[in-house]
Amino acid sequence: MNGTVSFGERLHGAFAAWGRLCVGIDPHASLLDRWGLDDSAGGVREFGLRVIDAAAGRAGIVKPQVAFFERHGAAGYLALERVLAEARDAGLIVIADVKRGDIGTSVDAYGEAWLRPGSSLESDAMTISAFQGLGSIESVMRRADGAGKGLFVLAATSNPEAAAIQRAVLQQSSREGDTVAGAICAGVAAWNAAREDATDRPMGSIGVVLGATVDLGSTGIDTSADPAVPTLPVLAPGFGHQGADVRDLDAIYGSLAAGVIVSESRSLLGEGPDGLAEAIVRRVDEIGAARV
Ligand SMILES: O=C(O)c1cc(=O)[nH]c(=O)n1[C@@H]1O[C@H](COP(=O)(O)O)[C@@H](O)[C@H]1O
Repeated sequence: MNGTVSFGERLHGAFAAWGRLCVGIDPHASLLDRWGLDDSAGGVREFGLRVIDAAAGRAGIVKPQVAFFERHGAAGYLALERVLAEARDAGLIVIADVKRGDIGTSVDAYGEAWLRPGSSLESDAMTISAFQGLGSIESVMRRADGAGKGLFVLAATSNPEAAAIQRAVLQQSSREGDTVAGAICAGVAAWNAAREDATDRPMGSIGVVLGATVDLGSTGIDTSADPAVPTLPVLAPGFGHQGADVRDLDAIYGSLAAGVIVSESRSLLGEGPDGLAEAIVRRVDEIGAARV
């Protein structure tokens, strides 16, 4: 690691300091309207900056949903660059929700865009798709480890349409018989475990996305198995607006609970600019109280 603090260590520190809430930055058109902002590049920038103001010092992690900025083309990207930089300057861990995936050489260029120190889009971690094979994202996993960055690999996503593909069973693989979701989780945990000093690390730097709305057992993910070493980070959308309740966190994630990041967007953002800070504090407390 050349002395670089790993993403997993930083995430672990953020959990200890701020709890495990991740505040989504999702400037939906309806929310912009409600916040009194234009649906324009200027509007999404202002929205993002206000969320950062409310989150800084109250939560440790934010997740800008890049799609809502991308709607405004190049100007939207400029707005996003400012939001990413301000969030990182405020000491927040920034997960760019980009969900990129492709053949290895192309996906590595995505990694360069979002994870290279000094890039105008530099973030602390990004969401990524391995549905072209875990091998297709290997160079980005290596890039993330080398730069103190993180990844969240889609495994069992919160949307109901995903179930058929993500529960499909692998053939012609060393993980033959595993589901797609199960193989991704196992592959990512194995990657973290194979890093140098892995057993001394509190948390891995490569994580998975497991929606809180999903019955994980039916996806082939064993939530009663011994916890991975190091702890597997789990980005967990689906709480709040999509229906899952943070009080059920341990019941949903079982032995994976230690790595869970509770990610909520509309349920918090819907409180409006004046109520957001208070809503964040309340949710951080609720999550803390829910954990055993
Ligand atoms: O990667 C994600 O964050 C993600 C994965 C997933 O399985 N489901 C999911 O909803 N998300 C994202 O999480 C956010 C959920 O927003 P709310 O439903 O408003 O809390 C959106 O930005 C989604 O794009």
